[in-house]
Amino acid sequence: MIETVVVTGGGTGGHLKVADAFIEEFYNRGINVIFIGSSNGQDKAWFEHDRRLKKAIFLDTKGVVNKKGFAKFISLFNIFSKTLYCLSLYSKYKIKTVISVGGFSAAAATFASILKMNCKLYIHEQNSKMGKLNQITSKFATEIFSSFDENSLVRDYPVSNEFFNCARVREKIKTIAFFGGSQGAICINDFALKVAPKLNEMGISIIHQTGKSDFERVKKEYEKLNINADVFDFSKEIPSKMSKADFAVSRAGASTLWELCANSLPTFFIPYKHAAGDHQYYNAKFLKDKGLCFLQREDELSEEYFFEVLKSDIHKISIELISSISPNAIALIVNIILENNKK
Ligand SMILES: CC(=O)N[C@H]1[C@@H](OP(=O)(O)OP(=O)(O)OC[C@H]2O[C@@H](n3ccc(=O)[nH]c3=O)[C@H](O)[C@@H]2O)O[C@H](CO)[C@@H](O)[C@@H]1O
Repeated sequence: MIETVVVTGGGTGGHLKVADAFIEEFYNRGINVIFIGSSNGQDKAWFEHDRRLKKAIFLDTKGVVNKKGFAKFISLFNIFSKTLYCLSLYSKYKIKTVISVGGFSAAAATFASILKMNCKLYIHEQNSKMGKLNQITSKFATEIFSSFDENSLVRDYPVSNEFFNCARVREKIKTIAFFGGSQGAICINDFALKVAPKLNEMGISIIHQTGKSDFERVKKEYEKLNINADVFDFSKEIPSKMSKADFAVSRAGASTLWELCANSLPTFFIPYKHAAGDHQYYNAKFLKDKGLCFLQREDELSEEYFFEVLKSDIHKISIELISSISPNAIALIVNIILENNKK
């Protein structure tokens, strides 16, 4: 029987959402969880005061991928020393199971799981292209779970039940929601403001998540346009915002993408072009190849194409999205982990 497991990773909402799903599932099964993240990024905001956790540890770690020369050396040395710290923690709490959801926050805790005897590493890779850390550490993993990988034992993405519970089949576009991912997207904000007057003329209402940094500007622009849109920077009520919409325009971060599928909400994706390995484009392309979404790159973005898309058969796509994802992925993944650990 597992006593305490470690869940590690974070940096952005996409990773943290999956970490949260693991924490919830282990907590509900009476298994203790230690979360190891970074003091840089959004990890603290999500889990610092989380009462489901036995312990939440935030290490002062930063990404190494875009660093050069001495800065890279310092970052690597820092990860090395934090790895030693994690090793001592694993001995203290007799850790035999580490689950990594990726991102730079996961580096030290993941390396420690590889170095420790009798410790199993499990990876949840959210994206269609593997992140740098997972490329290195996946060779040592007992199991890798990914919705984009046909070899994964569980193909469904861990989406909260709320998105399934408020799903509905869309018929006609009366409301459009714009989603920029956990941090918002200026490109999507600007595009929304460009198309808003015509949507308004067409009698289509607007829901718009802007991200913190661009909220004031976008809100003022809607006021200038005299459009009464539901504008917010970040909300805990994304399921209800999605369920009110009949169509979405969104970045293609993995969590958001599968939440939109779970909600049966037809979407026009505009991927973040600087995502590692262009993974957001390939996340959306995975659905596009099945005829389940619309996709245009940021640099090719055209209002003309967007308004053409709005004339499509969204009813058909919405129905087909129902079978694109099933609930309970996290329970299945945790079952596999627990079964494995009996061996
Ligand atoms: C810029 C960047 O590198 N983004 C990456 C990041 O995306 P990002 O952090 O944007 O993550 P996702 O789009 O995958 O998920 C965002 C999560 O935040 C939630 N949410 C969002 C807005 C809001 O107001 N309230 C709210 O709760 C969403 O419902 C979702 O669960 O991690 C994803 C998963 O690894 C990657 O696919 C993305 O490429």
